[in-house]
Amino acid sequence: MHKVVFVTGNEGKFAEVRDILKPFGIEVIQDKNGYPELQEDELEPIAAYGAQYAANKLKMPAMVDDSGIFIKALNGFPGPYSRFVEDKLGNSKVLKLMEGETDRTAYFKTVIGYCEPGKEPLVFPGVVEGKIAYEERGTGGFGYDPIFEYQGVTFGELGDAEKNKVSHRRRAIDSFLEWFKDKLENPESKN
Ligand SMILES: O=c1nc[nH]c2c1ncn2[C@H]1C[C@H](O)[C@@H](COP(=O)(O)OP(=O)(O)OP(=O)(O)O)O1
Ligand SMILES: [Mg+2]
Repeated sequence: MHKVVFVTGNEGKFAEVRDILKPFGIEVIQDKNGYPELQEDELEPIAAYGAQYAANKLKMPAMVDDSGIFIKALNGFPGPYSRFVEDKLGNSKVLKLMEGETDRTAYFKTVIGYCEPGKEPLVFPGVVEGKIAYEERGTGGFGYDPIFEYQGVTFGELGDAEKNKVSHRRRAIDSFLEWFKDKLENPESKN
């Protein structure tokens, strides 16, 4: 059984990553001590910096997940500021910003950052495209899930297992796994 430390304070993210990696024989251990989150326009540098910081602090391989929802009619807002906007506005006020907007196109993106002590960080992005609903629907998931529609159903209406089959986070973890499995099979090869 391989173990990976996942630095996050978000229980929803932790549960999803744990469930996605379990069938691959990877046990995920949550570290809630956080990491400095850079203010950047993109998620990649935030995840890279966080993973490198955590790996060097913990002196073991570390994973982080930086995510956001990017709404086309709002020029990609809130994007990397999704946490702040969830805290300050919440889904109902985001829906207010979207009043009168007929283009509901949006995407969720996760960037998994992974780093080993003394090494360069790696980033693994995953995206799922969907639409901003006209009202909150469903009580599953967390965060923006009730307002994000994927093929007509919100992530809040999908069960956890169904969300984990198609989500941005699933796609990012799949990309991480492609690299990680190769590394397990060829332990001598560098990064
Ligand atoms: O699958 C998702 N479904 C719905 N909402 C989501 C999802 N994934 C992230 N989100 C929300 C949570 C937070 O408001 C923001 C990401 O902010 P982000 O800094 O990456 O996460 P966070 O502060 O909650 O946890 P932490 O930094 O400790 O990992 O987007
Ligand atoms: Mg955060």
